Amino acid sequence: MNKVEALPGTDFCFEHLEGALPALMVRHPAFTASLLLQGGQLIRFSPRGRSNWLWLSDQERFIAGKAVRGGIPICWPWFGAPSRNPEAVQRQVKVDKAHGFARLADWSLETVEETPDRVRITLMLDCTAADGEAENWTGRACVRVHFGLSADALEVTLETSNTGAEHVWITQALHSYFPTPDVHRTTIRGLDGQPYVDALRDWRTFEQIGPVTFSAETDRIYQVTGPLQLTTPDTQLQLEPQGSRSAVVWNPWAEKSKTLSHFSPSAWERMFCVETANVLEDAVCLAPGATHRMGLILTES
Ligand SMILES: O=P(O)(O)OC[C@H]1O[C@H](O)[C@H](O)[C@@H](O)[C@@H]1O
Repeated sequence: MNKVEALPGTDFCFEHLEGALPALMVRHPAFTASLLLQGGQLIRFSPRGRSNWLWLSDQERFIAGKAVRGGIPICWPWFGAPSRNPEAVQRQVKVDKAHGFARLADWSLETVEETPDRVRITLMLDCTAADGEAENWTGRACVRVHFGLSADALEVTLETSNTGAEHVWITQALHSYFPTPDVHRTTIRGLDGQPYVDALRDWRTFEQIGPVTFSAETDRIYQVTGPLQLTTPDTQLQLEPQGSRSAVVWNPWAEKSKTLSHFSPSAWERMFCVETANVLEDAVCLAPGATHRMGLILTES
């Protein structure tokens, strides 16, 4: 499919980015968006007159089979190192790779729906037969990602259906990268008083006091109960999680940056991640036939 039917004023087309990855480009009167079929990864959402709400590495070359640094990578059906997952999740994982296999898989475009104000796009990855994934994972599931794009909101929902005969356990994240002109002057509000596990301090639990700020490498899993306000020197976004009680806050800072793929040595100063997740005790158990939805709504505030 090279062309999707569109209302007047809107254009959907497939383009091959630099390293040959196919992307669905959406040019709507109210916004533009770019969505990679590899990983079901949204890499650009710009309401009209605004820059990209998502950070994307200027070192990215869009190579098939390589994780793309920026936008919203989908970590599924496990998050992080398998060994850091609950036992029930670990039992299904057969490889020692971080963040699952969905971010490198080729998702298929299932539907595109358009109204004058809104575009809704659904991509699907079917691991029911699991032929391709049997070497990675023992689960049987179908996962869809729904994107709702409009002039003033970005909605992303990750929907997992257990299509097998056994229970399926997953951890997952919408690993959102955000831009900032200066990470030192960037704050996350909405986590005051919340417990967090610090992956850089022996995975011990601490309590957040006040807004989250960045002054060193940061890799924390917060318990979340409501919306978060992401404030940079030039934007304020509200991130409302749905079906998620955990959020990962990450910035690699200078040293770790040197070990990252597709990441310039100073990029850590201009990005931060707030990942809408189900991890640790917030892992999801799906009985046969059950469906779980986790998502986010991003608006300017
Ligand atoms: O380099 P990646 O595999 O994309 O992972 C990037 C980061 O993802 C999450 O934020 C994890 O909590 C970090 O520990 C990890 O470094």
